[in-house]
Amino acid sequence: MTVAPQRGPLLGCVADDYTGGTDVAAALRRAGLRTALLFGRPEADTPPPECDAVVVALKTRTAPVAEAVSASLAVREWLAGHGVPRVYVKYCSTFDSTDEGNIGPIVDAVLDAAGTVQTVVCPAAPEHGRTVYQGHLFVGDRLLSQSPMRHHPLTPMTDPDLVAVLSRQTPHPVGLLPLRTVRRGGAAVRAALDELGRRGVRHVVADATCDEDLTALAAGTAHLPVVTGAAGLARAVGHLLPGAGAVEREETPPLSRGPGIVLSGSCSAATLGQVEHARKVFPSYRLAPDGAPDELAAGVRAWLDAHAGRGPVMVYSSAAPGERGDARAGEVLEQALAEAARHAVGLGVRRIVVAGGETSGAVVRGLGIGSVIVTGEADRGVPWCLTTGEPRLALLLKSGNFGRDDLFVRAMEETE
Ligand SMILES: Nc1ncnc2c1ncn2[C@@H]1O[C@H](COP(=O)(O)OP(=O)(O)O)[C@@H](O)[C@H]1O
Ligand SMILES: O=C(O)[C@@H](O)C(=O)COP(=O)(O)O
Repeated sequence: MTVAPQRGPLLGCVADDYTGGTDVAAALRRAGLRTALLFGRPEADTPPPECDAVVVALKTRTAPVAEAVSASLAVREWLAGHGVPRVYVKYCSTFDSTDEGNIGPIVDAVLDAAGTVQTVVCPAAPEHGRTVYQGHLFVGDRLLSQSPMRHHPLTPMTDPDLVAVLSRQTPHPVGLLPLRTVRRGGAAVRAALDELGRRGVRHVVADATCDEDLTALAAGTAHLPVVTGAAGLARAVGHLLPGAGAVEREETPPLSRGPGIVLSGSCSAATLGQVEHARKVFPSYRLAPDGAPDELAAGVRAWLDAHAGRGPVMVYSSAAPGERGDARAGEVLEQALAEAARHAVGLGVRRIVVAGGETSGAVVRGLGIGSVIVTGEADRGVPWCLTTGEPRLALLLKSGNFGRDDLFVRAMEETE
């Protein structure tokens, strides 16, 4: 009898937040790859799960630069140590970052560690309305700087020019690969990258306004050991990998049933609509942005004791710009939502929807979840995940700006 040789993942992805991790894992799964999603950096000697692509979600988007770099490097080293040949650095499709980083410093460190000198930078995700043209990032028909992202509580994005934004985050040259070159296909992309490389350009911001552009970019960057972008380019890269298509033939396990909760700390425009919609349907509890940590935790526990475990419930701190607390409030609210999650699970809750990347990081860490199986998407970029440890939980980690208005209500119904 011949035994098929075990093949490790061909692509390793390091995502800078937890919803970014679920988004990119969903994209790779849609490319037909068996995809594993891990939260937090794995132990050096833990081998990757058997899969075609492995995603490691970190909470580095707003961490201090040195911490973000060292966590990302540890993942790169883990991937290289286990023979994973290519790395995809996943950041937000709205390029969430500040002048200090963390996109530039993370990408620079990963390039150095991989011993390579050039990469492509493309946050385009056309299915979510994120497109890049002349190096400028658009959200729908608005420049990034005119979109609600200009009011983000942690990473307000006020400059849509990605070459300029990234140039403030790296000491290395940043250049542009214009759409007219991308439209000439993979070979032209490759030739242009080589020419930019000869001129010392390390970070190549690439235009892309549709999936075909991302396909050309994936083809023209297939020689690069490190590629960076959001889920859009990741899917195109995934489609070109050997294993693509396998997942269509795989059965995914059923989701856990049982009582559900929505935990929302995202202040993004889409989430605010979803919270408003769900508030009319579920019993809901609002966390005050100026509450003291102990009082917030005690208040939410008492409310959950009275309401959780029967029908779906929601706990939220999401608020429009004028109604929010300061940056310190964000940290406190994340912890209050993590405490709500722990308490709810103790009360028997088994289905958890979390809105917001930072918030998801706090909740997943609070619950001590290390890895999940990625299953079908409730909305584009928002897959249901099943925890691998006990108790088995169905988790839906939602990126702030993703999902239709009724997502929370539908998500609670879907697994009832
Ligand atoms: N009412 C509020 N006042 C101030 N900060 C808040 C409030 N509600 C949530 N936050 C914080 O804002 C941040 C939102 O980030 P995140 O969870 O990534 O979602 P999104 O990026 O979609 O807004 C979190 O740190 C969260 O705790
Ligand atoms: O790329 C994207 O837009 C998402 O995957 C993402 O990272 C969103 O982050 P949050 O809005 O903080 O959830």
